[in-house]
Parts: sequence; structure tokens; C-alpha cells
Amino acid sequence: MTIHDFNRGPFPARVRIALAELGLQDKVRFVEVNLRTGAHKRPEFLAKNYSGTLPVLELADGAFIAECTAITEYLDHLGDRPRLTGTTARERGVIHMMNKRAEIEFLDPISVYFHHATPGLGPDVELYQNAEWGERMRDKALRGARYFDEVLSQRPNVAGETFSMADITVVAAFIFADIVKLTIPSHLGHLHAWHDRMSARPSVQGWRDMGRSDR
Ligand SMILES: N[C@@H](CCC(=O)N[C@@H](CS(=O)(=O)O)C(=O)NCC(=O)O)C(=O)O
Repeated sequence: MTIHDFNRGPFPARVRIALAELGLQDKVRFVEVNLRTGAHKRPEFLAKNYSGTLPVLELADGAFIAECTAITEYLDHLGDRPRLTGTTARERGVIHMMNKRAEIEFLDPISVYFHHATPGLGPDVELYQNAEWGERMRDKALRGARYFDEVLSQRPNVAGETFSMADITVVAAFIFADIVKLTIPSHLGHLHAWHDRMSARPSVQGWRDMGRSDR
């Protein structure tokens, strides 16, 4: 399998962390796509992913799977038993809901803030920006952080008792928050305690070095 990605990106981090959690990191090779030159918006890349985003998983038969959630679902079902997306109908439903909520309420708003209220990927890529909209999304992300702090005051992981794809998505929100220097308020103690636990996982510690030949 080939993964077209950007080795510092928060969304690629979601798939890299999933690969490590599933022990699949040696089954893939990475192809770096330089977002800062706009390579992901050119026809040859759009043919891989209409949405022009990373990561994209390329299968041996030439098929392309984009969208981090879809890629994680695919990877999680390569083994004998899913470990990140749930095994029972109830687990799968709750994990899907909390993963989507992590995108809608936390990770995606930070991404919009990055693209609209900061220089983002630079003028060659950010062809339209609306700083007010970006700031509103920043505020939405901070509301999302408060929500997940409340969730994590009631249970050890984002979607319940065990680690799942939904935890990885909230970890990616922290990665993006760090990139844009968005401070997650220190009084959100349950969220920060959870993040400290996540940060101790080898998959979270090692995602940046995955696929590097010099390591
Ligand atoms: N919904 C997509 C979003 C992916 C996404 O936004 N990826 C970023 C990569 S990174 O910023 O996380 O490195 C991207 O392609 N951004 C390029 C752009 O938005 O122009 C997913 O879940 O895969």
C-alpha cells in the first residue's frame, strides 16, 4: 500500500497513528506531497482525490481511498478483528458518532482557522481567505475542547472505555492546535489528563518519524 501524505500534517497523523496502533507501519510506503506548492490541487493529484486533500491511500490494484475515517476503517478491517472502529453495532455507532463530532466540533474548525485566519499554506494555495470566519471557527474549536473535557470527565476515552479512532481524531486536533498556537485552556483538566495519557502511547510519540529512511 502507498500513502500520499504530508509528513507533518495533522490529518496524515491520524492515519499514521492508526497504522502504528494496528502494527501495519511496515506494510506501507509514503509518498510526500508538498502542500506548500499546491501540488495537491493539480490535476494529477485531483485524479487520486477529487477533494484535493491528504492523506490518500493507494491500493495495489490502483484504487484510491481518501478521508482519514475511511482509510482507518479500511486498515482496521485488514486484520482478524477491528481494534479502532468497534466490533459490535453499538460500539461502531458510538465510535462513528464521537469521531465525526471530534471532526465537526474540534479538528475541522482548527483547520478552517488555519486556512482563513493565518497565512495557512501560503498565497499560492490559500486563494480565498475570510479572517472573520476563521476566528469564528477558532471560537467553535474552543467550545469543542470544553465539550470533550466534559466527555472525558465521565469516561477514560473519547468514545467509551477503550481507545478508538475517535481518540486519534482528538489527538489530531491537539496536533493542529499546537501548529496554529491555539492554547487549549489549562483549566480543562480532564481533557489535558487524557491528552497526557495519549501522548504516552508509542503510536502518538512516533508518527512523525514513520516512513523515514534515516530513522
Ligand atoms: N476530510 C479530510 C481532510 C484532510 C485534510 O484537510 N488534509 C490536509 C492535510 S494537513 O493539513 O493535515 O497536512 C490538507 O490536505 N490540506 C490541504 C488544503 O486544505 O489545501 C480527511 O479527513 O482526510
